[in-house]
Amino acid sequence: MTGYGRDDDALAALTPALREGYFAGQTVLITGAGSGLGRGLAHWAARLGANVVLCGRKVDRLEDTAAAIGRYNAQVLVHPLTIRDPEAVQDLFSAVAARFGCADIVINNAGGQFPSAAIDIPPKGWHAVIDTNLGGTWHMMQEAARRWRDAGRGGSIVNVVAVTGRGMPGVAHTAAARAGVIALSKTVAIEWAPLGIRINCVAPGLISTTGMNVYDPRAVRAMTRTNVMQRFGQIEEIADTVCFVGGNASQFMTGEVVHVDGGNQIWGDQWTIDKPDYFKVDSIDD
Ligand SMILES: CCC/C=C/C(=O)SCCNC(=O)CCNC(=O)[C@H](O)C(C)(C)COP(=O)([O-])OP(=O)([O-])OC[C@H]1O[C@@H](n2cnc3c(N)ncnc32)[C@H](O)[C@@H]1OP(=O)([O-])[O-]
Ligand SMILES: NC(=O)C1=CN([C@@H]2O[C@H](COP(=O)(O)OP(=O)(O)OC[C@H]3O[C@@H](n4cnc5c(N)ncnc54)[C@H](OP(=O)(O)O)[C@@H]3O)[C@@H](O)[C@H]2O)C=CC1
Repeated sequence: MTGYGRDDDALAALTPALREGYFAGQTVLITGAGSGLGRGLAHWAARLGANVVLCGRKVDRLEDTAAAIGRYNAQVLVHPLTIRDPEAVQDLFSAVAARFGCADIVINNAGGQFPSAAIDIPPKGWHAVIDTNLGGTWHMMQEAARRWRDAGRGGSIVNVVAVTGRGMPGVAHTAAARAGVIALSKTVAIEWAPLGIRINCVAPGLISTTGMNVYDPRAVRAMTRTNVMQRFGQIEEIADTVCFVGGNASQFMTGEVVHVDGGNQIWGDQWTIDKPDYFKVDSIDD
């Protein structure tokens, strides 16, 4: 554990921007809920009145999140799975149906990558990142939509992606996967509109979470200088946006990508590995 991110007491001391009871009577499913943004989202959903479904691979971390949000008296279901397994995803939605009925809001937050020059990414690593971020998110989206269709009702999906518009040097696999999720979300926002299903994406810039531990500390320090606000974003800044976009406050919004990135999509480069000399301004000859 480093200084990145917020612990449960720090999250509990903050106040969501949305009104109390915003999610009352609704079930919010969050993947990657054992850590980082997902854990922050679990706090936010519980505080806003939702029944909360916590998913991820490591059950101990999910149980820990469940214990932490116990302070808000929410109804909580812990369900470990890998989103890469479509049958496990079907079982998840069956477990949710048995406990709460249909989920109302599905937040696809689980994901990740490792920093590597694109030219060096091994095939297994490429597949791991694509299968998790694109394939896993798709399994979740499709199963949610099928359940809503079969129940004759709509729902809302929020996909947590990344700022892909100007490329992501050092994480080409995730850039490809997240751009895929964005294109997929826009496509099914059209196809599934008749079913009453909304799909939106939230693209975080660099956010202080324990997920930052996979990056070289020098690269992480440099990351704080890659947006016009010259700082990391914080978990609560993403949680407020995801809850806004997932819930009824945004009911006329679909197929949207909301960037919460301190302006990184318009300014600042975002190397997750050492920036080659070629790109360093001070390497330009007079
Ligand atoms: C970018 C800026 C914005 C975003 C910030 C964030 O998202 S922050 C927060 C985001 N949070 C995170 O990013 C969470 C941390 N990331 C992860 O957990 C993984 O990157 C993951 C997403 C691939 C996990 O999928 P998994 O459990 O299925 O994977 P696995 O462990 O079984 O590995 C499969 C294969 O991948 C390869 N490979 C893996 N690591 C490295 C490496 N360091 N080096 C080189 N290669 C690596 C290797 O080929 C390995 O196979 P091997 O050689 O072992 O047989
Ligand atoms: N922090 C940042 O700056 C940014 C983050 N993001 C994205 O936001 C999301 C959350 O990131 P953050 O909280 O920072 O990082 P974390 O690493 O803390 O969170 C990733 C979560 O995904 C879960 N997960 C990974 N693989 C799977 C899988 N196959 N099935 C189910 N769950 C899985 C992990 O849990 P477990 O290991 O238990 O399965 C973990 O809880 C990620 O998708 C990340 O890439 C995007 C842009 C910037």
